[in-house]
Amino acid sequence: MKATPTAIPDVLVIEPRVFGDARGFFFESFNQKAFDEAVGHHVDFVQDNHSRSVKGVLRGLHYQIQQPQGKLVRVVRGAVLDVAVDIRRKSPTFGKWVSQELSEENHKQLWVPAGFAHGFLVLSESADFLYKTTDYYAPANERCIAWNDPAIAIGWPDLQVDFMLSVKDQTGKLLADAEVFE
Ligand SMILES: Cc1cn([C@H]2C[C@H](O)[C@@H](COP(=O)(O)OP(=O)(O)O[C@H]3O[C@H](C)C(=O)[C@H](O)[C@H]3O)O2)c(=O)[nH]c1=O
Repeated sequence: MKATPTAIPDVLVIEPRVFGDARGFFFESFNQKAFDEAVGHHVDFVQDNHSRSVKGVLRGLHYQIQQPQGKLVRVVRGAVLDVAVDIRRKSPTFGKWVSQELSEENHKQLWVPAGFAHGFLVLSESADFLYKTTDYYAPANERCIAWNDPAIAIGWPDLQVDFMLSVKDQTGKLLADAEVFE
């Protein structure tokens, strides 16, 4: 497994070692020891999630202000552009974003620690998105930042289709008005 820091160093791109043969492939999608070594400390995950979305679906930008969740995300069918936004007020990269294409082809994963807003846009006709979280779902603590906040200016690609967002995601707050991590 290879871990590569992104432009926001706490956000890591994780690339598993893939063993291919005439039957297909095998790779360890998660190894606690290797992951802890990559992150530099032990990380416990308590929940696995799986969502399926059609092309043009944008889910995000989400975080839990209490019980913040670290997320280890990957795509097993299709492709998404995954985005993490640093919303730790004291961070030198506060308000900055990083993105990574995750796909069934590249097997890449993104480690998004607590302290970030997270979202993704589906690039393929459909995408199955799987992720582990370090704390449990707590809807009362869920917050949403506007995917199109000009102050963040995420470079979402033009898919030539309208983006499809939940009502919640259509009404995300601007970062300037949002609760962030102190
Ligand atoms: C997140 C979550 C949702 N749900 C239920 C609540 C709703 O009835 C239904 C759909 O929830 P929602 O529309 O919030 O799902 P997403 O838009 O995929 O939310 C996720 O989107 C972005 C990508 C994130 O980073 C978060 O993990 C999460 O907020 O699943 C649960 O029962 N448990 C959960 O952990």
